[in-house]
Amino acid sequence: MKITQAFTFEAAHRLPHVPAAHKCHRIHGHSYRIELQLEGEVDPNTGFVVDFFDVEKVFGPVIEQLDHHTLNEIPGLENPTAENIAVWIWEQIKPLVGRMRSVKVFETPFCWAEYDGKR
Ligand SMILES: Nc1nc2c(c(=O)[nH]1)N=C([C@H](O)[C@H](O)COP(=O)(O)OP(=O)(O)OP(=O)(O)O)CN2
Ligand SMILES: [Zn+2]
Repeated sequence: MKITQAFTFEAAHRLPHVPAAHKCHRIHGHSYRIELQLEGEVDPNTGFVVDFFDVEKVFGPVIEQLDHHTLNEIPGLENPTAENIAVWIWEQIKPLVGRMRSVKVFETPFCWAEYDGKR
């Protein structure tokens, strides 16, 4: 069984490795959406794969590090592409990794990166 929990945050960033003429070289903001997908057996007693509240307990402090921050200033996110944010989040949520299947990072409703632990 797979379950997915979504989170949102607002943040600024710039992409330092694109050409200076690329618009994303300049600082700008996104309303990011994160989707965490977990997989496992349904506990016959609780009816849960993982309690969404427990996911929130692990992921809440991670979102706090990102929300209303300039992502480039966060160690490990000096080049904050959607791809790199997805890997960074994966590495932050080690307590859930046994059940984690993928992290999706949406920069817009139409553009996202998905990481499943494999490059
Ligand atoms: N593979 C990737 N390509 C790009 C990334 C990325 O993370 N991975 N990021 C960007 C920029 O962050 C850019 O801000 C993305 O915004 P964009 O898709 O252009 O969204 P807009 O809302 O600005 O789109 P408009 O069409 O201009 O409204 C670029 N590429
Ligand atoms: Zn951007």
